[in-house]
Amino acid sequence: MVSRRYLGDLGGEDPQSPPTGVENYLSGSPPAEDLFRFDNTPARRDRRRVGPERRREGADSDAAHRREQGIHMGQHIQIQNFIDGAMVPPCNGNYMDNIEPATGRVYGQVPDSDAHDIGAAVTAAQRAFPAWSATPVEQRARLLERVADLLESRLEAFAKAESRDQGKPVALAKMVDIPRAVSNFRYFAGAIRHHEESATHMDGKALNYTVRKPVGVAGLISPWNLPLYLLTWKIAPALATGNTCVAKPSEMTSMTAWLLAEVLQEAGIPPGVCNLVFGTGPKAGAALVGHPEVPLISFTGGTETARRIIRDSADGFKKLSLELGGKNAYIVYADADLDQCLPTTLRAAFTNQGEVCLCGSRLFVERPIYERFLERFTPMVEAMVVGDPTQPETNMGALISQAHLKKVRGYIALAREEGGTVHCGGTRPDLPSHLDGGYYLRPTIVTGLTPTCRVMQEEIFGPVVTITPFDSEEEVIAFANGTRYGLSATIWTRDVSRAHRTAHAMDAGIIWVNTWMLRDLRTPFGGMKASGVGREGGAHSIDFYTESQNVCIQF
Ligand SMILES: NC(=O)C1=CN([C@@H]2O[C@H](COP(=O)(O)OP(=O)(O)OC[C@H]3O[C@@H](n4cnc5c(N)ncnc54)[C@H](O)[C@@H]3O)[C@@H](O)[C@H]2O)C=CC1
Ligand SMILES: O=C(O)/C=C/C=C(\O)C(=O)O
Repeated sequence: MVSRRYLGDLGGEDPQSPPTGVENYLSGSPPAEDLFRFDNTPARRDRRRVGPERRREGADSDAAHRREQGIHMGQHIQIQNFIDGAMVPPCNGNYMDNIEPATGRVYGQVPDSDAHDIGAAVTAAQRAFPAWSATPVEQRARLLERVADLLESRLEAFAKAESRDQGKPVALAKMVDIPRAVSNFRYFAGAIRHHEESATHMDGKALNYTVRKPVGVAGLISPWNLPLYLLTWKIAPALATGNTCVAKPSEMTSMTAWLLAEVLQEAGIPPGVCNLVFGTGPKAGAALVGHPEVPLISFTGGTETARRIIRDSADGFKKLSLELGGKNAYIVYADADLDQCLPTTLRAAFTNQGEVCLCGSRLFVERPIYERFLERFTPMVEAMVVGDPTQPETNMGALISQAHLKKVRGYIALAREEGGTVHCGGTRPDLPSHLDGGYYLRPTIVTGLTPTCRVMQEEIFGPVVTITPFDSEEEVIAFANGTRYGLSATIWTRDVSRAHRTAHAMDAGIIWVNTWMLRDLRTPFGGMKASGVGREGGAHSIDFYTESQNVCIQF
């Protein structure tokens, strides 16, 4: 979804104008409260596709639609790898169960691929590289736009599949995950068309010009929290810049990646350009990281996994982009506009069951308004509807897995041991019997902890926030920066000078002031300290997915 406000500023309403990359569906427009009302308002996007194209697509994609229907009708789905333009079983013939978080039931199988499948995919990507990297930019951009169009035309099916696979509300997937995947392809199609490099003149003696070359076969490893959203955040720039790729989605959420394979085929992306290998991190993921013909790895996931990837890729001198965890400070000064702040805080804390690396997990509220903030925030949190992800009124669905639920509950128990109070939540909601096996937890607020305790230092990645009072700007800056993480921070104040001062003092890659998760795909995205290495987004992605080469010509 592209903000009309920004479209107006940057190029008007012309449906042919390039995408701006400004994303605001998590940011208060539609109004913040709407995200938790989830009224399934259809996406208000311009559609750039023409009639005959749509009809041909309809005829071509019957099989895909039957498959998508199967997912929603409860059929058992066996996912296959997508290598060299074809769906193929894993070489070893092994599959893992695919579990639906909402019910805890097995609803399909995912390949348990290994180094042989990765090897086959890398070979296919290498073979496809010369032709794809030589494909004119305009043609690559059009193909990516076609992927975006096809994806958008299947918004409903993809949203349902994402929800079933991940546990998030269908409404959220429909409003956020799938539209963002569409934007990822549209944005990088536009970005590569408009990218230019400058030349420098050396005082009449020489001219330097720089060219950017694709790196080769890109290895792309994505997590389970925003499956298609983050996978396509890597695939789109990798392909736009002329690389071919082998992607390894999280073994816990492979479904929409597999559906994307069909879209890539239909869009006409040539065989071998984008390969998808499904399997676990230690087996398929590690084989991709260690493959000598994969010079670049883009990874989003846990900080400990990233440490492993750094070690495993060291011998190959690979280009690495690592987008990792966060323990994000969310600062509310006493002069904050609470009417604006509170609904946004609800989203910042609990969107996607709190399973977003950018979620504000440590709330710091200035002491004069601390009690008032809690009084107003607590009933909003308690009113959240937790349960069946398919229901439109659901605000929070199921956590990703039994193991993750156990981990999150472990932190709630630890909070009590560390002297905290579970102010609200912390329990399973009462739900109908068909959801008995699902991984649910009520949104939880913990108070009374000291900022150095484990619960306030370690990433929980679930619907648990701490709220802590503070007495001065200096104190809250020290609290905010006092973790090993440095991904994002949010600041609420009406004092512009204080907003700038606090933002400048934050050791974090992304700062929001009086908003949260307002995303502009042109901006650098990534973390400091243990939250990551490198930046992606806009020119930063183009930089990462290419090697720059300078040519100096003496006159
Ligand atoms: N974006 C983020 O910040 C995310 C953070 N996390 C954090 O990490 C914790 C652990 O979650 P996990 O699912 O275990 O995340 P993870 O980091 O293990 O998984 C992310 C991706 O890395 C792959 N992977 C795992 N080990 C690998 C290896 N040795 N080599 C190559 N690829 C590998 C996985 O298969 C998956 O595709 C979470 O509880 C959460 O705290 C998890 C997912 C996303
Ligand atoms: O690029 C974005 O808008 C969001 C990225 C979120 C993550 O990387 C995450 O939650 O892991």
